Amino acid sequence: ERSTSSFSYSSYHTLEEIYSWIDSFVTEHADIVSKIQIGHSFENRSILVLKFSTGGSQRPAIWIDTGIHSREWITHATGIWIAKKIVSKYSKDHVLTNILNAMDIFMEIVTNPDGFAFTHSMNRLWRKNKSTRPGIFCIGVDLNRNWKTGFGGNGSNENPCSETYHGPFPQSEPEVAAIVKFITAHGKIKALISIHSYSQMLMYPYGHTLEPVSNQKELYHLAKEAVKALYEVHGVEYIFGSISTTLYVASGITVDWAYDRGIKYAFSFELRDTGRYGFLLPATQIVPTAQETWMAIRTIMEHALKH
Ligand SMILES: O=C(O)[C@H](Cc1ccccc1)CC(O)(O)C[N+](=O)[O-]
Ligand SMILES: [Zn+2]
Repeated sequence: ERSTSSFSYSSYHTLEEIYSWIDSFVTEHADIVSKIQIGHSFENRSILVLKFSTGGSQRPAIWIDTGIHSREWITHATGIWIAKKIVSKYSKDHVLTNILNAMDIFMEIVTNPDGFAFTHSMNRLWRKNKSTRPGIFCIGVDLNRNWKTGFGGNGSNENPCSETYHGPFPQSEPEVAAIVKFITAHGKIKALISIHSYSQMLMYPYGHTLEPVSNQKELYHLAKEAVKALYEVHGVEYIFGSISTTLYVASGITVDWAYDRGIKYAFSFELRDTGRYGFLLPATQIVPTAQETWMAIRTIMEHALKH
């Protein structure tokens, strides 16, 4: 449909509804948003990225991805709400206006389209992608274990039937390879934010080792500031720190690869809640979750703009 006015930002949606919304959204806000296809999934679905830009060419940029784990529906819904927030607040919110006058924002809302379709059709709690290989009798690779940095290390699994199966080799999965290709070709991504649920955490590299990153103090203080901005919206408390020390050791993850590519502001969110509903977070919490998450993301983007 041409207009997004009939789209409910406080409901969960199917893959088709989200892709249709993307087309309407880009049509409606063509002055600031465009759609880029960065590749195809294993089952041949388009992999789409929204580009928010107010001009210039090859500006430094921010990367945000949601839905890399398909069951984490609150993350796609939060991405959609934030996309709408960006177009409605540009030239009104001075921090956002400063960000968009100097940088572009890239947002990949359905990072695992095959898995997402499967959570609607067959298995609501599916996590991985849907790739298959000859002689392997379990489906899917964990797209948050398929990246090059630390690939195959502790906190990932070589068993194809495992929920944290890392795949046969780094970037073996088209959904990961497409992002690697895009970010590498762009070359000026200053911050990367990869959004998961649930646990209410804001984390930064490394996941594959307990070693601190070189700018650990800066990331700690930025995470603290972002979590404070989040808390001030609805009083929700997040914990923060490096992935390996705050949650667990995990190898071959998005943010470790981004950090080692020179993206010094690489973060992963674990959105609401802390386990009462888990992945089945009620739709009534979509807007409150998105509102508070936006304030944390805005804090991180502002820091990237200034440093
Ligand atoms: O194990 C994962 O990939 C995330 C935790 C995480 C998130 C970012 C980087 C490294 C690990 C947990 C989750 O969001 O997938 C929830 N879960 O375990 O299903
Ligand atoms: Zn996840």
